[in-house]
Amino acid sequence: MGDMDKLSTRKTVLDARKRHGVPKRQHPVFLLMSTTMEKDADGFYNPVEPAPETKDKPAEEVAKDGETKTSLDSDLINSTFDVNVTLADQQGNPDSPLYSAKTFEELGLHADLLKGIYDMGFSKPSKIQERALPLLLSNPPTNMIGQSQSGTGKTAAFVLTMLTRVDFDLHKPQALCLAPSRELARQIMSVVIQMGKFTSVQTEYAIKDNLPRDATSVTAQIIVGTPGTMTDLIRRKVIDVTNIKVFVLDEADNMLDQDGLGDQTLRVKNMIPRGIKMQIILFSATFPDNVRRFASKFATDANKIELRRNELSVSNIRQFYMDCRDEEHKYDILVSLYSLLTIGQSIIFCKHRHTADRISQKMTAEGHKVASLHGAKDATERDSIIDAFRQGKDKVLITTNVIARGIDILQVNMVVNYDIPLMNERGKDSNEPDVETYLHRIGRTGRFGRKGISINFVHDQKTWSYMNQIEQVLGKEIIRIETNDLNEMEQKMKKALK
Ligand SMILES: Nc1ncnc2c1ncn2[C@@H]1O[C@H](COP(=O)(O)OP(=O)(O)OP(=O)(O)O)[C@@H](O)[C@H]1O
Repeated sequence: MGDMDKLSTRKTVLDARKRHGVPKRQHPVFLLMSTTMEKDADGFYNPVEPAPETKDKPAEEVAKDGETKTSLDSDLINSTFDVNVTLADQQGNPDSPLYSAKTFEELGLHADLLKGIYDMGFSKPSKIQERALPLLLSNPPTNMIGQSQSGTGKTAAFVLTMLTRVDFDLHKPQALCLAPSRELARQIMSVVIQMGKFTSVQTEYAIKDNLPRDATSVTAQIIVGTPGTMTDLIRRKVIDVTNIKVFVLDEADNMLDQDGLGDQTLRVKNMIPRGIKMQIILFSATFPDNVRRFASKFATDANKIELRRNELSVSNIRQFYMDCRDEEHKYDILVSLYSLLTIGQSIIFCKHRHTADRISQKMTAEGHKVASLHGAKDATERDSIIDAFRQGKDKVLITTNVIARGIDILQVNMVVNYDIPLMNERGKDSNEPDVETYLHRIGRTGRFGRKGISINFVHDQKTWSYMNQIEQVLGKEIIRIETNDLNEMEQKMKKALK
């Protein structure tokens, strides 16, 4: 497709979007749980009697993110380019998802947890924290399905709930938290440890190769892990689940996806005795409609905090695309971007593990310093790669969807979609772009209001149309950057990061 054709297709799409607008999401319907339960085909326990009452609570909605800009100096960046990392102070802007009218004190948290929060440098809750925490901490405990944009502080909301609910004098597992990758489980654990620093909480991992093989029983109160290993440890009675009070799914839409981790997650839930009253907490930046239905069955009678479709992406992430000639040209462009990729830190997302390895080997051979991470590497190697990247020892990480979700590294100011994510890569029977994965990928930058940029590589009509579909769904313009004008490219990017 020629450039002019593309431009006109693009204009038509933009005009169409403007004409039709973006549909609003319907308010959810809530069912009260009955006491007599029966297992259904999906593996859920449902009321045998018709639900006694249907209530229609309006969904809480998190307002659109704002545009307030505050630049702070940062020593994270050591660059030949004149670009600052801009740390957000959007917490004063009522339109921002980081804004809150309340203080942490008003949210009813224990003094030891307040100390932990302030020790982490948080001064005010974000919007999701302000809204979710009073609901999460109220008694009797109520389930929660919570949605808020990437990088807006969902982790603190569920970690504080786990730390509030567990009894530190009881040396038994009381809170289970599941995440889709070992990298994310390790990150969540570091938040539990930091926030619980002034408590006597004990923690344990349920991730591959982390427990001694002969471990008999875990005495820690909070267990964080991935569903396969969690299932294994519960089955082997290493983890006793008879005292569980809180069950958290981070990246819940992914954890409940029936073409993905859904079965394993459900298995964990069904291993917890039914008589036990536990609070189920589901958080994610995305909840596609088909998963939402499943989520409401998984976490019955939940309080819900939802976003509208046009609120899903944060505007501090500027989205670009580059029109490459073919696959080989994509590689050349990536290499030509290297100096920009290392202004801060960057994550390059590819479709296949072998592409990630191939690019990283080729770039390394050409004298660039890059690392690659994917699920085929063993546990120890994965840990050391992500740790080195977190510490800033590596500045460019080439990877797959394995770290598309949740990973929080503040210095990442650029994300490249070397390949646009597609639904069929997630086991779906569909040749459509995967908008959820796209949102999570670009959300690895622009954390908590910082500036970030994402660049999509398109190289043929198909990839071009995938990108257009994503643009339409999200209602945010993806801006073209010339591939043959390095100067313009630099200017545009530097401007976006300022
Ligand atoms: N109240 C706060 N004040 C300052 N920083 C905060 C606050 N809450 C969270 N943060 C920081 O914001 C960053 C993003 O938070 P977090 O990782 O919980 O986002 P998230 O909403 O879970 O994102 P994702 O959807 O990508 O998983 C973290 O570095 C975290 O320490």
